[in-house]
Amino acid sequence: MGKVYVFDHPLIQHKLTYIRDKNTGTKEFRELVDEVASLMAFEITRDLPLQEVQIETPVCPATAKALAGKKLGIVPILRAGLGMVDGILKLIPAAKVGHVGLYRDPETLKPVEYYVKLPSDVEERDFIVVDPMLATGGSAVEAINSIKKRGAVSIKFMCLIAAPEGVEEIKTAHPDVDIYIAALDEKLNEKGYIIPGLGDAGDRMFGTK
Ligand SMILES: O=P(O)(O)OC[C@H]1O[C@H](OP(=O)(O)OP(=O)(O)O)[C@H](O)[C@@H]1O
Ligand SMILES: O=c1cc[nH]c(=O)[nH]1
Ligand SMILES: [Mg+2]
Repeated sequence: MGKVYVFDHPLIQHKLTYIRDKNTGTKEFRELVDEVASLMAFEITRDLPLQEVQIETPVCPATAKALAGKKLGIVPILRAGLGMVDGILKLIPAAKVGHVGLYRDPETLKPVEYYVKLPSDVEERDFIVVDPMLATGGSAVEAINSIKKRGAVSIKFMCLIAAPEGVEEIKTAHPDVDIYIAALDEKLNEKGYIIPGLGDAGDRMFGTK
């Protein structure tokens, strides 16, 4: 069964409070999402393998540690997931970036796929699928289906805010996928919005409301 990690780091929680606040404008919202994505990437990459390398410091030869060159892929779910990509790339610049375009139909709340583009060596990469919001879980489950169908075998899912319903949906559909969350909220409302949540992440990020 996939594990669920909820990050309780004070910096993440502090920044998330300002992301949630309805008085936070588009520019600041984007900057804060970028910063939280970096902080989460720091935690999520904790298990990256290291190897020993030989270097010379100004004082003497030394054996030191370097990343063992694992192939990583970041897959934002468009649109809102895009806001998390740069923050992750700041820490792992060699990662490749795929895209899955999905929107949630406002009536049925079911995901509608409109775009998929992944790195060519899908089978060899460890993927992190990113989206600020995990609500009903329909979009995340569909995005993971989509990249598995194209050959991905190692997948993590990372979001800022999750509803318990969405977490259960991923655990049921994709028990092999670990889930990384900045905050686990209370519930969904009748329109499928996370309570207390932050509203519509895509609209707040791109100023489309
Ligand atoms: O868990 P779910 O119930 O599927 O809802 C979550 C999805 O809804 C939002 O996207 P939205 O459909 O608003 O698209 P956007 O990013 O283009 O705004 C959000 O960014 C997730 O992708
Ligand atoms: O609360 C929610 C639920 C789905 N999508 C969002 O952007 N926000
Ligand atoms: Mg949206």
